[in-house]
Amino acid sequence: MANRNVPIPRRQLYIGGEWREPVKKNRIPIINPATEEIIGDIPAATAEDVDIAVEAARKAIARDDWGSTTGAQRAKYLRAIAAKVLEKKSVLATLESLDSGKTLFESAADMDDVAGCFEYYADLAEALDSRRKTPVNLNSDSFKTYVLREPLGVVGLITPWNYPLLMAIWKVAPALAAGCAAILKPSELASITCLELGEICREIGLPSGALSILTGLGPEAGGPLASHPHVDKISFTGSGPTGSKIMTAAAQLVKPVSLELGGKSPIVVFDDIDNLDIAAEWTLFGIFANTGQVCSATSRLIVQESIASAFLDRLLKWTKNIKISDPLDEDCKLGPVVSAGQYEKVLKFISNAKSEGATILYGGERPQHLKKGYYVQPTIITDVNTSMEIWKEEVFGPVLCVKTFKTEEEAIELANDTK
Ligand SMILES: NC(=O)c1ccc[n+]([C@@H]2O[C@H](COP(=O)([O-])OP(=O)(O)OC[C@H]3O[C@@H](n4cnc5c(N)ncnc54)[C@H](O)[C@@H]3O)[C@@H](O)[C@H]2O)c1
Ligand SMILES: NCCCC=O
Ligand code: NA
Repeated sequence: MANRNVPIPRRQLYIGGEWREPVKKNRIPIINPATEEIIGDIPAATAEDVDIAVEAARKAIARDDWGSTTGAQRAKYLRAIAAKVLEKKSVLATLESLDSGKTLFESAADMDDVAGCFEYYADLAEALDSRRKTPVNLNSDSFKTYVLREPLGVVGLITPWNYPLLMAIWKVAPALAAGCAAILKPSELASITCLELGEICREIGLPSGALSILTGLGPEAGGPLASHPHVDKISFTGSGPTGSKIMTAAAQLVKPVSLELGGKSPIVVFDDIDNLDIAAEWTLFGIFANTGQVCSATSRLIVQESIASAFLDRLLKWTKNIKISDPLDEDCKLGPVVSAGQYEKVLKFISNAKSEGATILYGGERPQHLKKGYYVQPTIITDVNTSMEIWKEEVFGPVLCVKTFKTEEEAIELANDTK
């Protein structure tokens, strides 16, 4: 049974190895999407704080205790962080669920993944040492030639709310393994566990400035990070429109960017399937896990015409049995979406689909038994055509749209019909 009373730590920005109040002293409320209640607040960084964090990061790479470390030395820090995450797993998972609405089961799995990711990059950091100076044979006695592998410098990491800590450490762990100094800007909708990562770094004695954590709003904290002249690279995960803004800001300085953006992925079910139940299970997992808030969610089901009716019957039977409840309930299978804004957005997609002539086969509304919280029923939409918004746009919620096909060629064409 989860402890619903886990206290929400009141943190400041984590800069240069210590907690630091934002220059403008502003804070942003933390909202629990299951109850709509304010459960705490996070510091709101602005350009002034970004400047301080960048300076701390530049100092870190110039200092021996970070800038001159070997991969093996950095691996020790990564492994210490992994161990702390596992030690605090239960509290971290609860905080993640309270903040984002993920089921406790999924949050706990995320924490295992977080620890595993730090271990994975610890291995790579150790392996880096022997590859650091790789000789290149030029068939010349006059020159000795090497490939030197060096950290890029200061990297800005801007991340989304759907896997708050996991998406952040997919960037933090490789950056630290490589010997960069990183500045993380998590999503303002779910930042608690990222701030707790700051506390873990403090506890294990990560050299100051190797990682700073700036919570805050996108344009106010993420914007100045993306356009900062002394940030050498930006790595971003989030929506396409924000990715485009970040790429534009970085382009002004010819700064490299990595962008991991949204999706509208297909799942294709052919009539030669052995076991319809297993296909149904994967289809539901693909769209309803994490309440559909997954970049790789299989939000378009493309099913062969001859089995469509039997397959939809199976999906319906199972969908009706999905337990929708507070994410901290032990057997909860579907929690709320992350925020009021996301809730409105998902319901609008559903009503637009209806207006465009699609059929809401199941769901489409707030579950009757839950009066509070940003809950949306698991929803299946049929009679969809390829010009409809619901076919083309990422909903990022528990909404599956369905089309049928006759031939394999047609299935492939439909599957690839996505930007
Ligand atoms: N490809 C992947 O691996 C992956 C993984 C998870 C989520 N996603 C995508 O993320 C999206 C959902 O996440 P989201 O709603 O948090 O995305 P978002 O684009 O709204 O926000 C992502 C981050 O960007 C920041 N941001 C917003 N405006 C900014 C600006 N002008 N300058 C700098 N930073 C800014 C936000 O504060 C947040 O930290 C979905 O589209 C989803 O598919 C992709
Ligand atoms: N399992 C993590 C998937 C990341 C995309 O949203
Ligand atoms: Na929240």
